[in-house]
Parts: sequence; structure tokens; C-alpha cells
Amino acid sequence: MSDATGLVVAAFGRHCVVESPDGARRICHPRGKKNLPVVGDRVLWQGARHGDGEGTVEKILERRNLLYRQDEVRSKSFAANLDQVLILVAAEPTFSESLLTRALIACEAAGVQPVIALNKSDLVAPFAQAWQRLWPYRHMGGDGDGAHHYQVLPLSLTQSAEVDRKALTQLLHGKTTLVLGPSGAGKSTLVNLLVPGAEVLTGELSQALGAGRHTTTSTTLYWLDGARRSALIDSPGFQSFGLNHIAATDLARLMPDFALHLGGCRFYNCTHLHEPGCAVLARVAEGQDSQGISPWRHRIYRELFAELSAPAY
Ligand SMILES: Nc1nc2c(ncn2[C@@H]2O[C@H](COP(=O)(O)OP(=O)(O)OP(=O)(O)O)[C@@H](O)[C@H]2O)c(=O)[nH]1
Ligand SMILES: [Zn+2]
Repeated sequence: MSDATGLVVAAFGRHCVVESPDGARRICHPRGKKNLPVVGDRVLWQGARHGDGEGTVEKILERRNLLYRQDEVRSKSFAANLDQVLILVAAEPTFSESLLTRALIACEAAGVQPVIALNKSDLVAPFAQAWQRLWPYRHMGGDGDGAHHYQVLPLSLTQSAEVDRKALTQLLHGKTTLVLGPSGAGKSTLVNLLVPGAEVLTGELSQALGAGRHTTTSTTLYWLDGARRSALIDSPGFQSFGLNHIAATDLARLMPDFALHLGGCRFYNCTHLHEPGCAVLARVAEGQDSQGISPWRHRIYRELFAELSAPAY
């Protein structure tokens, strides 16, 4: 029997669900222990000989990109072959700027475009404050054409559902988008708004996969259109976001507000922590300057630099 192609649309531990081009789905198991398939992977698979309807993933086709985090002890892949990542935070609970920055750096390192959404604009005062905290992200890398800033989308998923659905549908059109966000920001609300019946679908998948198996975490791909061109990938929340796969000396290049000034330091191997003649340090200041670097961002950089320079043990 020759191998067929398919797309991984769900992953639960070591098992995954592979969708064929005709839309049929089946549970598949990876061949080896290494190189587990992740959601978004294009794979070659084969049906089992004994005909229980399940299959085996024979090969993972070359990935365009892979977004993952690398904590001290383990690596956690989010998904592969992404066009963009939607990072959903909210006015409340207050989001961690460090986690946001880490997610953005991981996106830059993977070569995937991040978009930030700030939910709960109906909570007027906390929203205004959060929107202000996001000022550097809305302007970093300079203003004007070709500037490398991040799109920041205000949302109120429960109060202006229809308006938000339109904006999001446009943003996600024709793309494969991973949604990341801390618990409580409104990720389930967003998925259910865009994919009516998502909960039922996930329930069915978990049940099919869960029979006699331990299923805890899951990542699921949902199609947003009948033509199956726009996809939304939902993955479990996270409390930490390790970047141990990134070298400390690469951090500045992956932070657009720092990257803007990299040619200007006196020393070619400047760490932008303490050196005289550092063009990055010269731009660290309070206030609204699209060429500037907020003290918060520099503090996060300093922490990350220390974390990634520490010897592994
Ligand atoms: N005020 C307000 N509340 C919202 C909005 N969107 C979601 N919520 C509420 O925020 C809470 C968290 O929303 P969820 O969608 O469950 O968030 P989640 O990110 O999936 O959180 P977990 O399930 O913990 O991962 C719920 O009580 C929602 O009703 C919004 O636009 N405004
Ligand atoms: Zn420097």
C-alpha cells in the first residue's frame, strides 16, 4: 500500500488525527519516538493492516516553520506551517509583558508574523491602561511604511461579537493562524465565536482518541470556511514560555525596537547591557517615541539575556 498525504488537525500526546484531502479523518500513531507530528504538519500516512480504521504516520513532510518553546527540561511544539500567530491578551486579568515579549520573540525566531489582540475593551478603565502598556508594541520599529511594528487589534468578544467576528474573519482569511493567550483572556470565547460547535467537535475528537487512553492537553485545528483555506489552531494555555532554543546574543535582533539600532553600537559584539557607546542603551527612555525603547522592554531583555546566558545544568 502506498502512503497517502494528510494534514495533522489534532494532537493528543503521542496520537494525532490526520485529515485526508477529501476531508476524512483518522487517528494515527507516529512510527518512532522521536520527531512527533504536530498540528499543521503535512504527513505521509498508511492505514493499519488489521483494519481498525487507525493509521501510522510514516513521514513528516518538510516544515515551513515550527513554533515552539523550550523550557529548561522540555521542548513544547505549538504547531507547524503557520502563516501567523494571534496573541490574545485582555484588559483583565492583567497580562504579563514578559510572557508577551517571549511569545513575540519565539514568533520572530520561527519567522511567523505575530498579531496582538487586546480583548475586553468594554472594561473601560483597565482597557485604557492596557492599551497604553501596549504603546511600544503598536509603534516599535519606527512609524510609516515598512516599519516593523505589530498590529494590535482591540476586541470586546462578548460585547461586540459581530463587529469582532468580521474583523477577525478578515484577519484570518486564507491563512493558518495559531491562537496563543494566557488563561482568562477569552480564547475559548474567540474560538467559539469563529467556529460554532468547536466545543462539540473537540469533545468528539477527545472521545475518539481518549478511549482507554489518558488525554490531557490537546491542540486542535478548525477550518473557518467550507473551502478549507482558513484555519484556526487552538492550543492549551501556558504559564511559562522558555526560550532556551534562542541564543542570548540573538535576542536584540529578534526585538524590533532593539533591532532598529543594532548598527550603531561602538562595539560589534555589544550586549546592550552596559557598554559605552551603545546605541540601544542610548534610546532607552520613558515616553512615546517610536524610535525609542521602553525601560520595561529593556528590563525584560536584561532578564532574558541573563536567563539564556546561564550555563545549562
Ligand atoms: N467583560 C468581558 N468579558 C469577556 C470578554 N470576552 C470574554 N470575557 C469573559 O472572560 C472570561 C474568560 O473567557 P474565556 O473565553 O473562558 O477565556 P480563556 O482564555 O479561554 O480562559 P481559560 O478557559 O481559562 O483558558 C469569561 O468569563 C468570559 O465571559 C469581553 O470582551 N469582555
Ligand atoms: Zn549596544
